[in-house]
Amino acid sequence: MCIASETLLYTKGKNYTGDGQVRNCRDWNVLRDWATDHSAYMSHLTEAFVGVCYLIVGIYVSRRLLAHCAHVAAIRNQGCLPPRRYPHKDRVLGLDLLFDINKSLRASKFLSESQRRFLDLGRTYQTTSFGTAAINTIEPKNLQMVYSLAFDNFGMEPLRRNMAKQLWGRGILSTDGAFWQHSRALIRPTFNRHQIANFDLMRVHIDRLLERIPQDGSLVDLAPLLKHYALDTSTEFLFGESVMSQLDNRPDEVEQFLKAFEYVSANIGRHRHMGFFTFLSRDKKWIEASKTIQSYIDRHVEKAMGLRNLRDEMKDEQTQPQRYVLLDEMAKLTDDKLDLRHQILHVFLPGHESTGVLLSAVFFVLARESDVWKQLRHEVISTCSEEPTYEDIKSLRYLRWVLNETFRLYPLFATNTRICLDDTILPLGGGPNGQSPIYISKGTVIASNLWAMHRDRELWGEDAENFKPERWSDAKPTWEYLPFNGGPRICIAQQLALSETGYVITRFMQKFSVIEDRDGEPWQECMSLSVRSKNGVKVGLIAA
Ligand code: HEM
Repeated sequence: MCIASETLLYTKGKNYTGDGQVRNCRDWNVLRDWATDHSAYMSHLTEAFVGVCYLIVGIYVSRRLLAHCAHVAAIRNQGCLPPRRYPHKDRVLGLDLLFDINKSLRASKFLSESQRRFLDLGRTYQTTSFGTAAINTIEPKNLQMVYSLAFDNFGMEPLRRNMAKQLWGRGILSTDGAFWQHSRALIRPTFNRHQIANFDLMRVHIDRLLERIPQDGSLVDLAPLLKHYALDTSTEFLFGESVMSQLDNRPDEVEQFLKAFEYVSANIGRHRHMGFFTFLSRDKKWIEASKTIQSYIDRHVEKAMGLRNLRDEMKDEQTQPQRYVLLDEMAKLTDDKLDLRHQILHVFLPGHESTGVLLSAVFFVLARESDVWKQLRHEVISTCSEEPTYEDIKSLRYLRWVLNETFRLYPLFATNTRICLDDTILPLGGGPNGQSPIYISKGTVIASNLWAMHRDRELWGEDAENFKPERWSDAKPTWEYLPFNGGPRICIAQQLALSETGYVITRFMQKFSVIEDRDGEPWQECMSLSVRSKNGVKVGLIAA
């Protein structure tokens, strides 16, 4: 029996406990005093606890009320109207759409299905994803608001935190605010004019790539070759040591690293679509692959630290200018090895293959558009010196149009997400015609879709689905064209990527006079780290 019920029996005048045992009177007095004090103390404590609970509930309710009033006032003052809603069967969690998305991903129809939803529901519509509201929008003015005008109100850290934990920690791609600024400042010097204009580093790798391509028109899949070329150049630039993936005999450590990266790249799309719920995915292979990648990077971090210390010691004796290596430059700015590992991974992830994927898309199209190939080749041959320079590449107007048009139809990062960090208004998407502003409350996910926006007929004309470089002679798009995104988080390597791809295409044009399609199939999507052709790039090339 508990003390409280004993006390109750005693105070009722019964000098025995509930189980019938008589107690010593002195003990009872002590017990009574203690119980009286204790119950008073307990009742104060309970009152305080209840008070705190009321306070918390009060704060919560008044905050909700204030938010609601702000919402109502915004709706009244700014004319906000709700956006169209996706007709969910599961209106609470939205699992029906998530299942459909998963199915379309497996059938390589994710992009066309997502485009169809915009055609059916308009440029902005609301869905539910695991119970969270999501605004899907391809409205240029909305994207300008999210990525630029109201930049601080939209972040990505809460969405990417879980996914990042296992593999890449904190860095430029997974953080917001001060940490993101620190990360961007750390790598910005890499992408200065001098680095962008320097093709020396790529030359040996592009020579090797060109040697691997048959010159007699026999079938070759360019996709894996371009991927390995990009990997070789990016590792040289980032770590100061190329993985030499274009060579047949690679060391075991490199082989394992490449396999691990292959797995992570192939599965990152799935992890990304799970958003907050990535922790539900117990993918042991992913965890193993992450460890392999980390230990490979750590070896380079150690090397960069050692080199930095050595250079510090030999400061006065050093006369030779050093080759620029991103990791070495970063090691000058921090002593934190884990920070270095994370920061370099955050550049490696978007940088290791994107130029290869972009080049694959360009050659996929050129093999099917013989007139474009001829015109481009004419421009290259008549403009460029034998060893093309940065200035040569910059002057190629038609090349720029071809690249722009490839980015428009085959954006590498076709979808993007942000989460609303503070209640905001987006200018368009509300009401039956989608022309009213919409109120976005904190926690809402904003999902943009470049595939659908870059093919929107109202924005790009009736021939929006056709590959037509000439449209760039007078097109000056702003927020309806975002292959590198826009605003403060625009791709930091945009100019580097453009000059590198320009250089590789120019070298191809100089070496080969004809390209022929050896596939015959239309483009099919493969959603990996970036969007690419599922069937590769099967072509035949004939030497000039
Ligand atoms: C052909 C090429 C490329 C395309 C189309 C591209 C596109 C993009 C896009 C759309 C973003 C914004 C991502 C977001 O908002 O979540 C981005 C960010 C970024 N890209 Fe690129 N990229 C390319 C090449 C590269 C290369 C070669 C590197 C590195 C060597 C690189 C490094 C980065 C980094 C570090 C960011 C994060 C910027 C930030 O959040 O402040 N990219 N890129």
